[in-house]
Amino acid sequence: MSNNLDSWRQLTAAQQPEWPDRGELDRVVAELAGLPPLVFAGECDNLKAELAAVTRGEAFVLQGGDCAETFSGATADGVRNKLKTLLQMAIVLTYAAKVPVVKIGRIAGQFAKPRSKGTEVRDGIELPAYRGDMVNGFDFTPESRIPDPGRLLRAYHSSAVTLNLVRAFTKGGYADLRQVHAWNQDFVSESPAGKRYEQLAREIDQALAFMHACGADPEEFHSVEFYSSHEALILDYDRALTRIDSRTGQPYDVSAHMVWIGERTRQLDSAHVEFFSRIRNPIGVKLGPTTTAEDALALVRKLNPDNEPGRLTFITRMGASKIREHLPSLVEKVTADGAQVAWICDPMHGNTFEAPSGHKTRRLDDVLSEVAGFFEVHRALGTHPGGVHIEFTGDDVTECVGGGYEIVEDDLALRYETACDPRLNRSQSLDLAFRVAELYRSA
Ligand SMILES: O=C[C@H](O)[C@H](O)COP(=O)(O)O
Ligand SMILES: C=C(OP(=O)(O)O)C(=O)O
Repeated sequence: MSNNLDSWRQLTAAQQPEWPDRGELDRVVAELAGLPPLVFAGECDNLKAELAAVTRGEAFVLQGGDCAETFSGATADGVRNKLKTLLQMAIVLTYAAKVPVVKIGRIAGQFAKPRSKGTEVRDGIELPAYRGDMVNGFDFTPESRIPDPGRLLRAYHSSAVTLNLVRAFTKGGYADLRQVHAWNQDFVSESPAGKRYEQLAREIDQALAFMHACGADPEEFHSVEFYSSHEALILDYDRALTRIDSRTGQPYDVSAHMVWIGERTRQLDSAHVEFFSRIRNPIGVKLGPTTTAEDALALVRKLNPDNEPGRLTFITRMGASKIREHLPSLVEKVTADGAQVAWICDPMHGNTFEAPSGHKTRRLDDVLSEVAGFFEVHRALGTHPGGVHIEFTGDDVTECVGGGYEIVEDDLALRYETACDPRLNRSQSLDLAFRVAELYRSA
């Protein structure tokens, strides 16, 4: 395949900022192109191999993090809390699924957001929509909402800081299995939802005690592989961070291990699909409820012509009320075609609604119902429910309703901190992990 990494420039790229100063953008892009990679191509290949195991039904993906990372959120506490929650979820899922859990953060690069409207109106004042810290500011002022190419550089540096913390936390003892399990025991004993999971937590405890007694103490108990991912929305940024791998001569987007194409930019003839067809990272595509099997198969042919397992993951986000109706024919036809793809479920983006207070929110029950539907559909077809993709934070925010502490719509204003869509808080995320574990065990 020819590696014209700029072929996308001839095509329509939706959701791109209207940069006021093209010259400044060109200067920033040139600077980005000279900066070191954030990840190595070999690490991307390792993730691809792990995702190939997911495709074969031998592993499960846990992908999650902020809807929109912010520059101010790149702190040691913020990153640690997110990692802690994700590791807690992973241990429960590993025990229940009896397969390795591939851990991927929506982290260290998730700074750009596609929006359904170009502008936002507040009290009769209309301003350009916030498009993520990589593009413009969240403050509702005309100055802040002007796209600023300098933000692409800040996104790069913020990603580097975050990745540095991620690597230190995951390799430096913080991910110790017994420690992570002890945090889960705290959740089970202290949270209102926890009671239900006592039995599962006890079993994990016994399994760990047994392995300890046997003297098993492998390196995997003390550190974990953790990968970064984001929606590669702003093509100038991801193109500037694409490098030719010296081992293979192939291009990799070294801004993250995995990148995905969003539901709003996945058209077959789009600039995004063209750009993704040229890079060699493992990639994802979000598929909403209007996706036809023909759309999915055309994407397979364009994005994974060699049918390489691990290269392509479909992240379905149908909505709780639609998944049981729409997902079966998609999975059935893609599978019948012999396409090697991993299927994972994003139970967030099809379940957003606006509360009377004006806050965007999601019901934990809808999220759980979509995940349950995902398992039901795959079980009925004999295919592998390969993972979940969620928006969450390790903090006790009040952005989604429901859960053990029963957040109701009137509570949303108490701690609503997301810069874009509502995230599950720590307790709701753990609740979800234990529920997915129950789904596995009920198989
Ligand atoms: O995270 C996803 C999208 O960016 C988000 O759902 C768009 O939200 P909007 O409809 O408020 O623009
Ligand atoms: C925008 C997102 O999702 P989708 O493309 O599925 O709407 C997202 O995951 O941030």
